[in-house]
Amino acid sequence: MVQLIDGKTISKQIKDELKEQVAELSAKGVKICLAVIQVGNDPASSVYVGNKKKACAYIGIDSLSYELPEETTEKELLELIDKLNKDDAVNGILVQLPVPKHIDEDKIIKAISPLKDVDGFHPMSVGALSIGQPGFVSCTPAGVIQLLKRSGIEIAGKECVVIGRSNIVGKPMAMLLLRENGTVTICHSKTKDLKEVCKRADILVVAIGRPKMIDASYIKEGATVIDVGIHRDENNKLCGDVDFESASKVAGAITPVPGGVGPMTIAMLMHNCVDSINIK
Ligand SMILES: Nc1nc(=O)c2c([nH]1)NC[C@@H]1CN(c3ccc(C(=O)N[C@@H](CCC(=O)O)C(=O)O)cc3)C=[N+]21
Repeated sequence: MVQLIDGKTISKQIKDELKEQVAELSAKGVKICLAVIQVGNDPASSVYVGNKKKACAYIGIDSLSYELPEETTEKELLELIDKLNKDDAVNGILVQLPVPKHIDEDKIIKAISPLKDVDGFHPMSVGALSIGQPGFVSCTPAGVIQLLKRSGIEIAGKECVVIGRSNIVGKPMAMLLLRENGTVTICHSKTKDLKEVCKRADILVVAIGRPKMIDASYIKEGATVIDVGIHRDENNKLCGDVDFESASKVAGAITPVPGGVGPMTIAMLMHNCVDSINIK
């Protein structure tokens, strides 16, 4: 039988651990505050931002919420970030992505102080990760590592294949698996024989952004399959980049969507907020 990797339960565990840590800090007079900025009102973004604020409330982290109109200029957003960078009461700053097209996303990411970059998207955070120095780690890949560790799946020495090379998932994912001593291959749209490469994997992390693309034919018997994708299918049901029905027939362990990687992203954001008091 395939092992279901339960992100909902594991994320709850992590949030409960953090809640205890926050209570201890609070008893010492240390408060943690996350500023969440959303520009425009994309409904999916509103759901995610709402979930982040709920997680803060559960753990005991203060959250400041900035809901800015779609027409907000890049300059105005940069000014708000600058103000929050300088505000000693704010530990973490998150600008929900995507931002409207008239705002340069890279500029925004760079404007957030690396000391408050709880998303781990700043070039300084990404660089620190790749050379093994302390810094914030991108939440989704960090969540995948926690899923593996807390499900008893060993990484060291394993063939790890990551499909997707985005700056916020694929690349940091590969760096983290490498840090855990996995043997790492990154695949992308130009990869030849994708299927053959995937079939070598003991651990296959799928972050392509295409609904149900990876079926059993890409998976080695007994492999661990982690699905980072999130989409709505033709029946408006949530699904991932992996065809779960098919893949779960050959995989040894697999994450569902929903209830897999998604909740872990939020748990690791909370982890980064708590960690922010150590990053200087
Ligand atoms: N600055 C920034 N940081 C982010 O971390 C960030 C972002 N922008 N923009 C959008 C993506 C997406 N993302 C998710 C978070 C939680 C779930 C999640 O909780 N998913 C649930 C289902 C939620 C639902 O019902 O739709 C699950 O998979 O079980 C999914 C996706 C964070 N992102």
